[in-house]
Amino acid sequence: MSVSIDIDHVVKKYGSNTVINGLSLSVKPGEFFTLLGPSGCGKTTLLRMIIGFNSIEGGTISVGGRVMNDVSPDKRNMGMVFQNYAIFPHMSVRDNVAFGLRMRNILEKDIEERVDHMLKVVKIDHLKDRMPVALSGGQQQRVALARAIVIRPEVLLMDEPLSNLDAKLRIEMRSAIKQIQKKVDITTVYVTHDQEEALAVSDRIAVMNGGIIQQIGKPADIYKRPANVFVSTFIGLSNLLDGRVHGSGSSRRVSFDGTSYETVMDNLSAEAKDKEPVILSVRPEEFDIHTDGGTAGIRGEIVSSIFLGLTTHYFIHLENGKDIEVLETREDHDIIPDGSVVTLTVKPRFINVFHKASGTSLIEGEPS
Ligand SMILES: Nc1ncnc2c1ncn2[C@@H]1O[C@H](COP(=O)(O)OP(=O)(O)OP(=O)(O)O)[C@@H](O)[C@H]1O
Repeated sequence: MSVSIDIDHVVKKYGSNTVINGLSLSVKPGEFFTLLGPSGCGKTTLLRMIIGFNSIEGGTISVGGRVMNDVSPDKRNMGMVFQNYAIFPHMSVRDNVAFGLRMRNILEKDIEERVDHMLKVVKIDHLKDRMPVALSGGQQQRVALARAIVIRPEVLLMDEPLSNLDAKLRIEMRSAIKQIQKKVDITTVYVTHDQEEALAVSDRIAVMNGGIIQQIGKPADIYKRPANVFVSTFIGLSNLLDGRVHGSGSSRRVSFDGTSYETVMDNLSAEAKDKEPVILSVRPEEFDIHTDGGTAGIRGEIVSSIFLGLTTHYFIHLENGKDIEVLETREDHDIIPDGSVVTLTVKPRFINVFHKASGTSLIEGEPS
């Protein structure tokens, strides 16, 4: 039975410096939950509060309904995987994985069974007699993962576990980690500053900045409907353009400043008032490029392009003086030459609209 984690208005102070001030979130049983944010935003601090390496200056952290604030780390029944593997260099793979079980005085026969099973789960059973020095980074991280899970913790915590691996191995290991987590069904909190990694592994993501949660949601929902300008630019690429709301009620439109292009939006919140200045955010892959000269849209000139195989990445200078990036997939793979004058359109559902002053989203409803 997996458990939930409930973080309720927690406060973390280092001396007089408050780095987390009243943060709340809940992780569902069995969920793969990621804390994502730039360096220094408080991800590691929060993770260390969950496992008990950091004190808590306010609020509560509960696991399976039990308040953990004053429970020592060794009594919390949590496993942790660190960035630097932290496996014992003088012990074989098998002994590293068995370590936590021996500490718990489990029968040697049962230890052997559980270690063998766990090494199969993380797919390194053929390496059980090797010493860590003879393992690759990815293999060492599998040992660390096996060692964390073999004790059957209620909660698995991972702090940037892939950052010491090269790019190819990182991609391979992130799908391995996700598969293993689903197989063992342990509530997991994962810390990363890599947005692509977070999108790839998580059931849900909490995007943090400055100790504050900016948005919690499923990867696709956060990508499609960022809650504010910070999330929009931190996750994936976004073109931000100034714009304005026109009209009222159900017939509201947004226009792009310095262009004659406007589009009807049926999902604006009540706060999007007539003539309200806004920030419009459009993903590079959501613009459509037209070369026929007759389509109404935002005019621009292709400055340069990079052919990426599946897509072509265009740098476009718009009529309003802004520069944007557009990713386009053409069936015929014809690249539009530099210097071409094009018009751009975007389907209303792909436009995100943010309040100019606060940066918060003015879109209502679920992402489609
Ligand atoms: N032991 C400490 N004493 C004092 N301040 C600390 C301590 N640990 C972290 N901080 C501060 O708390 C803030 C959050 O740090 P934290 O390490 O949690 O961020 P992070 O999001 O995990 O960043 P990174 O990805 O760089 O590890 C930072 O401003 C950091 O300088």
